[in-house]
Amino acid sequence: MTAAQTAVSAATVVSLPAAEPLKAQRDTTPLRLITCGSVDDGKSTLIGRLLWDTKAVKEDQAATLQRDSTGKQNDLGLPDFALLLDGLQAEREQGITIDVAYRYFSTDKRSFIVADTPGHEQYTRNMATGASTADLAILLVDARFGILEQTRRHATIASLLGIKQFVLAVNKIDLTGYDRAGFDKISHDFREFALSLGVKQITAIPMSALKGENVVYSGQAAMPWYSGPTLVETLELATVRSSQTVGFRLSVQRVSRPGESFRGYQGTVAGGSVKPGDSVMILPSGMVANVSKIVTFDLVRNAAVAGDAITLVLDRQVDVARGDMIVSIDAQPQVGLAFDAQIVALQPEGIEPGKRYWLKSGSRRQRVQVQPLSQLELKTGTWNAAQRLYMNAIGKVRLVFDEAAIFDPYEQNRLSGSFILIDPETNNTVAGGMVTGKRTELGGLHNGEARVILSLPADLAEQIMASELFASRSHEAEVRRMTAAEAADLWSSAASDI
Ligand SMILES: Nc1nc2c(ncn2[C@@H]2O[C@H](COP(=O)(O)OP(=O)(O)OP(=O)(O)O)[C@@H](O)[C@H]2O)c(=O)[nH]1
Repeated sequence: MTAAQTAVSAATVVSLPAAEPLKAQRDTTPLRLITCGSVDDGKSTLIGRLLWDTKAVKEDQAATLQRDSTGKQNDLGLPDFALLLDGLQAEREQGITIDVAYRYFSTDKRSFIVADTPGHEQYTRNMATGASTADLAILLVDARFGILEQTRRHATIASLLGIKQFVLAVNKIDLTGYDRAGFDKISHDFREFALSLGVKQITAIPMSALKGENVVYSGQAAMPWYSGPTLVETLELATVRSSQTVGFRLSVQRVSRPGESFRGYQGTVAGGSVKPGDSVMILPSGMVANVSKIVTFDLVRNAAVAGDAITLVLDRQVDVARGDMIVSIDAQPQVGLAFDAQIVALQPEGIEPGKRYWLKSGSRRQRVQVQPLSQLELKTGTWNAAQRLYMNAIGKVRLVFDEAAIFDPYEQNRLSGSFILIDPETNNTVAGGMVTGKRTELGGLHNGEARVILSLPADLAEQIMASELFASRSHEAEVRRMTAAEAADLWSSAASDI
């Protein structure tokens, strides 16, 4: 399970249709999408339409939909597709989408996972949760109103989170009489803005989610002037962003000591891969050891890759505590007392300069002082000097720690490069952020903490990346499946080995 999946507590899932044999050309890596837009732009209707037209809706759900829609049909007599997504009771009661929910659907060519994220400003946080694993963002706008400030905010956050492919869904085009000039203006405005963010892959599609035009089926009959792809055709051609990362990372969640002599370090691999015999370093202490075993619940493995929950056994006694990070020696994260980052402020009180917050990244939690440097002006795309960041502001900040902190730049590793800030007085999550990778101060490390930090030349990093890719191909990771009794035997022999 990925961090994003764990973070989303109230995920509601619509089941996949019955498995069909994979077609030869089918891409088996699911494409992860987020949808964002303002209230009532039609996100729920669009996702409902996608599920309906790709036949991801089971018969019983379809019958329920028909029944629930009775009496509240729209003018067209179509079922209310948004009802398909009302997995959460609160959503029904309040009539708004309040949490992130994941849906699954597929076509002959590919499968998709879509995070249904809310449009309200105060839910930017959920938007960020959904975006962090996404390959592509669908930004919805109402054809009657065009690009709003919130469209710009969502597009900016999505681009900060590393999403490089955008679909601008110009929805409710039926309500403008399929006005081509209106569509052209909205897509021109958006393209200019997205280019200023550095996003080059932008597909603008005029659509009616309600009537199913240009979603899965063509809208040619109503819009003969549009000859571009439908939404689903665009999604089928999009690229999945690589989750391969340079360097093994395990953020220690628990130290397991079932007996006097056995110690295992448990956590989920947050990057790279590891195998027995590998040399690893424990951070922040800088101690070095070799991996002797990788154990999971009922398996002993000869390798583990990002996403695997494992217990790592080392070949010698070293001091490892919860929150420490075990990393590969040849591709280490950055360790330092000050980092540059970009954050999104999530609470009305904003971010106060000089105030001390808790910073949580992986299982590590430490005190930090946040110095706001600048804030993004959404209308112009410029960064203006700022001393304080208010709710929903996107800002550049400097993080200053009392004790050494450990990060990868977000663009190299989304897990070890991201964090949240917690107000120690209220326990509220006040910001989500990404480390931009510049360690701003090398000095200031306490005596004895100074160590050489490897920063890899690009060609070496590429070589390591290539070997990681190779090693993480699943068919090469030989996995021995065992019975519980065998596992217990092995566990006790592992314990007696050290
Ligand atoms: N005419 C027309 N109406 C649409 C279209 N798409 C959605 N609607 C209507 O717009 C209203 C809002 O749609 P929703 O799908 O609930 O909007 P949402 O963006 O999910 O709204 P929240 O969940 O509150 O954020 C509903 O009444 C839909 O029937 C469309 O393409 N054309």
